[in-house]
Amino acid sequence: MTRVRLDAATVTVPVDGAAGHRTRTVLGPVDLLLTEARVSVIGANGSGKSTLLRLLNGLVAPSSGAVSVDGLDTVRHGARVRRRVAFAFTDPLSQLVMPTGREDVELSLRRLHRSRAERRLAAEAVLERFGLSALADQSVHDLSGGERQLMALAVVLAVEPELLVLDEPTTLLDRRNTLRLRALLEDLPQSLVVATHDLDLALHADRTLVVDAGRIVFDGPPAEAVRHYVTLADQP
Ligand SMILES: Nc1ncnc2c1ncn2[C@@H]1O[C@H](COP(=O)(O)OP(=O)(O)OP(=O)(O)O)[C@@H](O)[C@H]1O
Repeated sequence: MTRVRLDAATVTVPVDGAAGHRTRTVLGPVDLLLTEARVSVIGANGSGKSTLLRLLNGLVAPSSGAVSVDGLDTVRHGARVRRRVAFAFTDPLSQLVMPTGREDVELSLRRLHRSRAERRLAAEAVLERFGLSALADQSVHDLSGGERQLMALAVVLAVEPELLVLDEPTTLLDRRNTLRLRALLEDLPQSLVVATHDLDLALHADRTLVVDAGRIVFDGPPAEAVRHYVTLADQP
């Protein structure tokens, strides 16, 4: 399993319009060691979940402290970390860069398969696994939101990363596709970190982190974490 480590990792951002160089801490400091196969992250809007996730593959660099994946520092070894850690954005159009899903999946398979024929076969297998073959040659802009979200996940999963970081993967999915995605994630051999507002999905984990105002306020069994979050969220 992948070993993710955060040492006093803090993320600060500039405060807009402020005179001088004022900053706001949006996450941390966070100390964390993740070795479980399935980790879910829950918390209110703006609590810092995406920021935490983005630290894991170096999309965001810690302003202080350090983050490493299997001993590789996400800043110093960014490219190597990103080959291990795939990131799926909430907005699928941040992921889909080619005109069609098939081209996107083939593009992401370029490093794994040198030959075009192999790439085509591998892409078709991935698309079939997601039930997306029939939509693969349609413009990604003509897909429904949910279809696009599934397509973006297919693109990310195609390369079989060691750690998969998913930022709210079910926001656009209907119940059927949510259940399908959940089953698919359960069967994956890779380690998974998922931020979600879908508390059922959050329960399908070995460990759950609750983030509140940039801090991890609970870290433990999913059912307890969900209870903790619900209590927090219900407070006036
Ligand atoms: N680059 C940035 N510049 C300014 N503010 C930022 C930046 N990145 C994050 N923030 C702020 O940090 C806070 C945490 O954002 P983050 O996206 O991590 O929240 P979240 O828990 O994922 O929220 P949501 O559930 O709404 O997606 C927010 O207040 C956000 O506006």
